[in-house]
Amino acid sequence: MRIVVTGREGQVVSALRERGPLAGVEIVALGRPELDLADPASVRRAILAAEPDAVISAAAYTAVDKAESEAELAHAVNAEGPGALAAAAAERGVPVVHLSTDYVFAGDKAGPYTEDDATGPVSVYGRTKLEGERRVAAAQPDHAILRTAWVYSPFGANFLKTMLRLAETRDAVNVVADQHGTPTSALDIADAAIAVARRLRADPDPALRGVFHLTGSGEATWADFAEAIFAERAARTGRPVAVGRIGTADYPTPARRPANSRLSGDKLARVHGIVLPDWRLSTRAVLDRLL
Ligand SMILES: NC(=O)C1=CN([C@@H]2O[C@H](COP(=O)(O)OP(=O)(O)OC[C@H]3O[C@@H](n4cnc5c(N)ncnc54)[C@H](OP(=O)(O)O)[C@@H]3O)[C@@H](O)[C@H]2O)C=CC1
Ligand SMILES: Cc1cn([C@H]2C[C@H](O)[C@@H](COP(=O)(O)OP(=O)(O)O[C@H]3O[C@@H](C)C(=O)[C@@H](O)[C@H]3O)O2)c(=O)[nH]c1=O
Ligand SMILES: [Mg+2]
Repeated sequence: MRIVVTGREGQVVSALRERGPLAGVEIVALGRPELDLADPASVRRAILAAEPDAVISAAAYTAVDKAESEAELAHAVNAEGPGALAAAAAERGVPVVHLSTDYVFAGDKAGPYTEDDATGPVSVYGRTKLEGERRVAAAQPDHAILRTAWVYSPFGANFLKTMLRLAETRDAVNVVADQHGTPTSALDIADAAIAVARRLRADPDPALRGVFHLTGSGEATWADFAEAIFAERAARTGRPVAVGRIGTADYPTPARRPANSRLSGDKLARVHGIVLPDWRLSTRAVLDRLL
């Protein structure tokens, strides 16, 4: 099976390039300039030329704070581009697995969000990703939208790598302790996305389609995540770094972020039989590679 993935150097596309061959699938990564999500004609052209059996839509405008002042570009890349991608997949008759985010939610719910909960993004990034979900679903019924969160990996830019960089020059870092969610390894996402793409390709059952939540098991705050990273680092280097647990109000950013980003994985477990490892285990696996 030949899976076309959007993007070249992003975390999830990089993880797919690594994990695809291990799962016996060919991964073809398509990015700029041939496939530019901000240029819908290039999207259709590139997808049809690549002759995929399935498409994984992994590329996005992911700079959450910058999106607040680049709403037009974020909308083109996160909403219009995926819509054009899904239309091209429909034209070719192949399924789309589209990655989305916890930031489609407002974050004011008490427990984990389910797929039936009302969305209510509080940032430009979240709004454009939600519109992307809608456009993918409208253009290609043969789809799975996988909402993930707090992605980290050995690849690209992410919070874990930022913490390792800060640890080189500091013995303490302040991190917000009142945003709750679950860190998710891009390598785990890649395995799950391949499994879902295979399943959609093989089985037309409508119950396999729609929106699914896909995060690591367990939960954390960003401060918990930082503490786990620094503990693993200290175990390997003997050099501790302290986390100052601060509130969101003490870390002002252009974009608002949900206070509760926890996503229930029950539907994905029930329908697709997929449960990701505990975030602490996958964090350790990524740090084993980086340190
Ligand atoms: N990062 C996170 O914490 C989270 C991410 N997600 C979602 O998961 C998916 C994967 O994210 P992740 O791998 O972390 O993203 P990254 O930020 O690591 O990578 C973004 C990718 O998008 C590509 N891209 C950006 N703009 C365009 C464009 N105009 N045309 C074509 N490609 C473009 C980049 O291309 P290039 O390789 O050329 O730079 C890159 O490959 C995204 O849909 C994201 O919204 C969901 C929750 C959390
Ligand atoms: C670097 C840093 C961040 N923070 C805070 C800011 C923020 O609330 C939180 C995480 O910061 P980041 O900028 O890494 O996270 P952010 O860019 O908001 O990450 C999000 O990216 C998009 C693409 C998603 O889809 C989300 O699921 C989520 O992963 O930690 C600190 O408190 N101290 C620090 O030193
Ligand atoms: Mg960021």
